[in-house]
Order: sequence, then structure tokens, then C-alpha cells
Amino acid sequence: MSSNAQLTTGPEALEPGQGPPPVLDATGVAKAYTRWRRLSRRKVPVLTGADLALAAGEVVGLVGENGSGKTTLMRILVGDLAADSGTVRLSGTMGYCPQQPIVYPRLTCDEHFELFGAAHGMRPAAQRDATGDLYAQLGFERYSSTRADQLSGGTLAKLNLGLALLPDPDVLLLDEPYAGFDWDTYQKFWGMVAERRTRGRSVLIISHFIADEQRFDRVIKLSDGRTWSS
Ligand SMILES: Nc1ncnc2c1ncn2[C@@H]1O[C@H](COP(=O)(O)OP(=O)(O)OP(=O)(O)O)[C@@H](O)[C@H]1O
Repeated sequence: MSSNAQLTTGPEALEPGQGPPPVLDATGVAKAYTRWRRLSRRKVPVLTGADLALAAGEVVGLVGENGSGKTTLMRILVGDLAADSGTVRLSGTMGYCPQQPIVYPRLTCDEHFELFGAAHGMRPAAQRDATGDLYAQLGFERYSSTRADQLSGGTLAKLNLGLALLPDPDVLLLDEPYAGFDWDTYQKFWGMVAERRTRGRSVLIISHFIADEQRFDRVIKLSDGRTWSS
């Protein structure tokens, strides 16, 4: 993980306090990008002190206009992008579903699950069981032997989500996860999120609009570089 935001893991990272400690706790996250214009460069601030805490079993939405910095914050939370300042604390394991699927075009769905399972240190039998459940839950088993570069956009989105869910992480971060889903898959997606919540797993969903607010425990708004309760 490469992040200037201090990233610590494990129970020792948590502050003593009232109630259950957050499984993911980000405070004061700031990030500016460098923009070049002819020979001069300037720093454009995107995040100026964003805070975000996620408790076990919480389903939280992060909403903001296009370009407000949602993906930037998500990438900092997963350690994919360095923050200029701030702290990110994680307790447990994290799964990440990026907005643009990161797949290997010539590998089949099955091969992706095998590869990601091995990378997560899963036993082959556990990986096969989890893969079978994900195919059934998201309804794309018939594409198990299809290469990623031959999948439709919606099926690719299912593979992208399935790969993030495979190791059953404590915290799941999803960037615009259902943009390519049909209605049936959208409903199945929410069924999976609800099931995770009952097992104390946490989900953070980034979207530029939230259609079903009642499905979330909380919705946080990102604007002017900061997070706001809505
Ligand atoms: N690598 C980069 N270099 C320079 N500017 C960037 C870079 N990545 C993002 N930006 C700028 O930072 C701002 C926030 O981008 P970001 O992708 O985080 O927003 P977002 O809220 O996820 O947007 P969207 O809803 O359109 O996906 C935008 O103005 C974008 O142009």
C-alpha cells in the first residue's frame, strides 16, 4: 500500500472509547493534484480534510457530484493513492471494487477467481465454494469459461464485484458498483449487502446519486473537499 496518510491495521490501531470501535476510520484526509498549464504548474485541492468512519455491520453511502473527489477518497482508503495528509486506520480485511474493472482480458471468469483466491491465500476448495456461491447469487455461472474480453459490460461488473467479495472481507468498498446492473441484478446486489450486514460486515458504497436511501444506515456527502452528514 502506498499512502502518505498513515495506514495502520489491527486492533491496536483503534482508539479506546464508547461503543464498538470503527473498522475503518479516516480523519483529516487531504489531497491536491498537480495540474500543468504550459510551463507552469499548480496544485488543485480535491480533498481538504475528509473524515469517514465505518462501524462493523454498517452500510454507508458516499455521495457527491461528478468530480467531487469520491474516487480519490476511495483510492486513499484502500491505499492505492497517497494522501498529502491525514490518517486512515483499518481493522480487519478490506475488499475493493473499483469503478473501472481491473481484469485480465484473456483469462476466463473461473481463472480470475482461481487467481484472486490464490492471491488471498484461500484454500482451493474454499475458493471453489465461494466462487460457486457468487455465480449463483449474481447469476453468471454460464460465463464461468468465458474470457473477460468477451463479457458484456454488466457481466464484467458482476465479475468485478465477485472478485471483491471472494475472500469475504470485513470491509467492502464499492465504487459505483451497480451502474451496469439490470433490475434483477440490482435487487440481488442489495440482498447480498443485507446478508453481509447481518454478519457484521461493513460496506461503503460510492455513487454520484443515491436512489434508495432507506437501504443505507447512513449517507455521507462529499463536497468542497470535505465530508458532511446528510
Ligand atoms: N490523476 C489525476 N490528476 C489530476 N487531476 C485528477 C486526477 N484524478 C482525478 N483528478 C481530478 O480530481 C477531481 C476529483 O476526481 P475524482 O475522480 O476523485 O471525482 P469523483 O467524485 O469520483 O468523480 P465521478 O463522479 O465523475 O467519478 C476531478 O476534478 C478530477 O479531474
